[in-house]
Amino acid sequence: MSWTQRLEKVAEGHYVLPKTKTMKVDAHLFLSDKLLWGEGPELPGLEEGVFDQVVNAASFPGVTRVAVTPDCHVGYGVPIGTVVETEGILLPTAAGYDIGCGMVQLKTTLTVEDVADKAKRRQWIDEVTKRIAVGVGASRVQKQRRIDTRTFAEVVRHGAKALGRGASTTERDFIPVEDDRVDIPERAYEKRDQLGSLGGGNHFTEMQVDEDGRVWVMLHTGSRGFGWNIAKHYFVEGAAELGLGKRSEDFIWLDASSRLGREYWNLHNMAANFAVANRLIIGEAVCAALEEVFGGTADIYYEISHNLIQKEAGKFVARKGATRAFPGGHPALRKTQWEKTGHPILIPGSMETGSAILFAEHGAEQSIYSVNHGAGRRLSRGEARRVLNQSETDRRMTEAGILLNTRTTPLDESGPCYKNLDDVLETVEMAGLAKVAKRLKPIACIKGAD
Ligand SMILES: Nc1nc2c(ncn2[C@@H]2O[C@H](COP(=O)(O)OP(=O)(O)OP(=O)(O)O)[C@@H](O)[C@H]2O)c(=O)[nH]1
Ligand SMILES: [Mn+2]
Ligand SMILES: [Mn+2]
Repeated sequence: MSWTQRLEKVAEGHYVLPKTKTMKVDAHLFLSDKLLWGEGPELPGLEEGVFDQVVNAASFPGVTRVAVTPDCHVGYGVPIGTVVETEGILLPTAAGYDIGCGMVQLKTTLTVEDVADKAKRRQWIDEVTKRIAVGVGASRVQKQRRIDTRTFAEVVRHGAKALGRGASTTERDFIPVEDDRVDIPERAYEKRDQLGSLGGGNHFTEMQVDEDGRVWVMLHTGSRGFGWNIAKHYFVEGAAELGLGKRSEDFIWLDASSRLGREYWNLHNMAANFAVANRLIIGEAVCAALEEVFGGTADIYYEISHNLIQKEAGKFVARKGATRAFPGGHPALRKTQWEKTGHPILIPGSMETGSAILFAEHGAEQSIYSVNHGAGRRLSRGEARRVLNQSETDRRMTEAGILLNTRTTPLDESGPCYKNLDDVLETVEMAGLAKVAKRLKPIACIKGAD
């Protein structure tokens, strides 16, 4: 029997894959019929490979719940868009390589009229790229902020608050590193200069406008080579401990109370602190550029990661390409400004089609308080370069008034590479997980693509 035949629809937007012999629990998949079965050539339906990986996610020791969000697609080990709750077990594969990757949303004082001049938007792009490094291997240009080794150690061990801000700007200025004496693997430490750099791929800094004409800036980046090398170290060490061979990332689990487990947990949290600090430093550069070019300022509206393991209600919750979604009244939000409304959920769509801000509903409990982290990739990078037309794509971007830092539009990051955000958000609303509060249109995007 194929996977799709085993699926049971329990509600609109909610399917269950019942547990098999190897699975510890049923898996809950939040998908509309359209996303699951597909609709025409534009939307091919869920790849078969996702199901094998969902089974893998549910088969690790210590798993107590598994949820899959509507932007899911094949990753390694577990699908991107998976949430795994465990008891006493850490799953490096469910945090992935870019530990702490995530979003910052900056709310500016500017309106769409203030940024209407294309030449000025172009100048803003130049001012940002002068201040931060962009691209895969790039390290920070030490113009914006010099970070000495002592500050670096403080930041990763004791949180982004060590950057010297007054009041807390994010709920995670500090991600607890329980044992800060644990050694940082050499290869990770060598990448410390990447703090304050955007990175490659689909990491970006994007100027956006909402329905009311307010200007926002959305950033997406993670822990760069620092986090990557920490993840890699534990994939190798964990594989050796479990006696696994090549391609073993997919199957690694660590007992949280073992030596390796404790080390990984602390270093994972250091990588998460790096990622938060990285976003805050880039945020500063964005603000300085806004001030210089437009005479406006911005504040951090919200910061949230989508590749992270966090302790929630005594369990470990690993989100791999999934965003935490606590609704109003959730105990974790007590005494914060989001206590009544729930915290904002930042969902990038694409540099062409737009993004969204959501707030969770009480139904999010069913998805382990999580929703998707984007629209989700639809075309692989290679396929995108093969099937999409460069001049046609460039023409669409120019017509839409979206400026880029690159000479031509990176085809593998253009709108058609991603699923339609509307389809994904419709599923989230249909399943009662969250509601869309704002839609954002891009007007300038600095992309890490090399
Ligand atoms: N607004 C905006 N959104 C983007 C851009 N590039 C990508 N996105 C969205 O950001 C989401 C999250 O990106 P990642 O965290 O890198 O996703 P990922 O699933 O790990 O990586 P891929 O497999 O390459 O999609 C994607 O699913 C897209 O919907 C961009 O330039 N602007
Ligand atoms: Mn990333
Ligand atoms: Mn990401």
